Amino acid sequence: MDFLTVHGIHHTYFTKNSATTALSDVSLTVGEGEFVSFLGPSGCGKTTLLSIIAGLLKPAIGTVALEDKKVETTRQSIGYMLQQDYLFPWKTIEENILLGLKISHQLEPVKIKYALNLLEKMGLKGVELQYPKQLSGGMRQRVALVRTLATEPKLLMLDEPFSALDYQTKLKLEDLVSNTLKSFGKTAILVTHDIGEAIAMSDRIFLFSSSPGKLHKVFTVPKELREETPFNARSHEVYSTIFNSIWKELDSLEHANNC
Ligand SMILES: Nc1ncnc2c1ncn2[C@@H]1O[C@H](COP(=O)(O)OP(=O)(O)OP(=O)(O)O)[C@@H](O)[C@H]1O
Repeated sequence: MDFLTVHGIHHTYFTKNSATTALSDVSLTVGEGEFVSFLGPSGCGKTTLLSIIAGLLKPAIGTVALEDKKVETTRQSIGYMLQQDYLFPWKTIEENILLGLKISHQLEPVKIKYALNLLEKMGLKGVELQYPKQLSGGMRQRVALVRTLATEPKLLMLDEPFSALDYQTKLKLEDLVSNTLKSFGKTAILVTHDIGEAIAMSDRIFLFSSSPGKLHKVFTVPKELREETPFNARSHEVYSTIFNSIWKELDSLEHANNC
């Protein structure tokens, strides 16, 4: 059984004067514990597909199932990490990380302990009573990840979570997020524009073409790279081979769009 099944998705946005087909006949599956990336030119429908998988947007045609159940019934099993951390500035770090549990009426001692342990695992012990403005951008993103993981979601959606960070922080956070998700055996989907990031973090990469958004090609990241941390994967000898293959494919897609 596949963990996530996306079947025959077609979606068109209608505005007053126009209709834009964002996705056409997209089908894919993701296995339990797998880390996949959605990569492709701007406007190829990555965010639309993420919203559909999350059950936030109903597709015109097609179905999404998580563990064989339609996503409308499984929304609570999905966690998000976004480009912005969306921490509440007037709440302490502890209040922020416990917010998801509070909203879902799960504020039990064992779950609180789990969240505080996660904070420690992320190297953030001691910041519990501080406020978001007292932390750096990288620390805030780590807090956002703790808040997401605290509710123990089955599927994580990572929508360009590192794109607002400086390069060094981004590399460090890629390692931390990857190690944490692997250690918990979490299934994750990363949306990114960064080919290197997709290769370094993923088991498989779904490459989309645009106008309308279609699944163009699926790349399986070589085992040698998957066994490395994202940082070390970038300097592995096979890294440049897969990077060049994806780069060429992306370049041909952009060329086809411009002709
Ligand atoms: N709410 C909306 N109303 C109308 N058109 C939309 C809407 N949201 C997205 N679109 C259009 O649908 C297409 C796919 O958009 P989407 O944001 O899913 O792509 P994307 O691959 O995530 O883009 P980017 O990489 O730039 O974030 C684009 O042509 C976009 O202009």
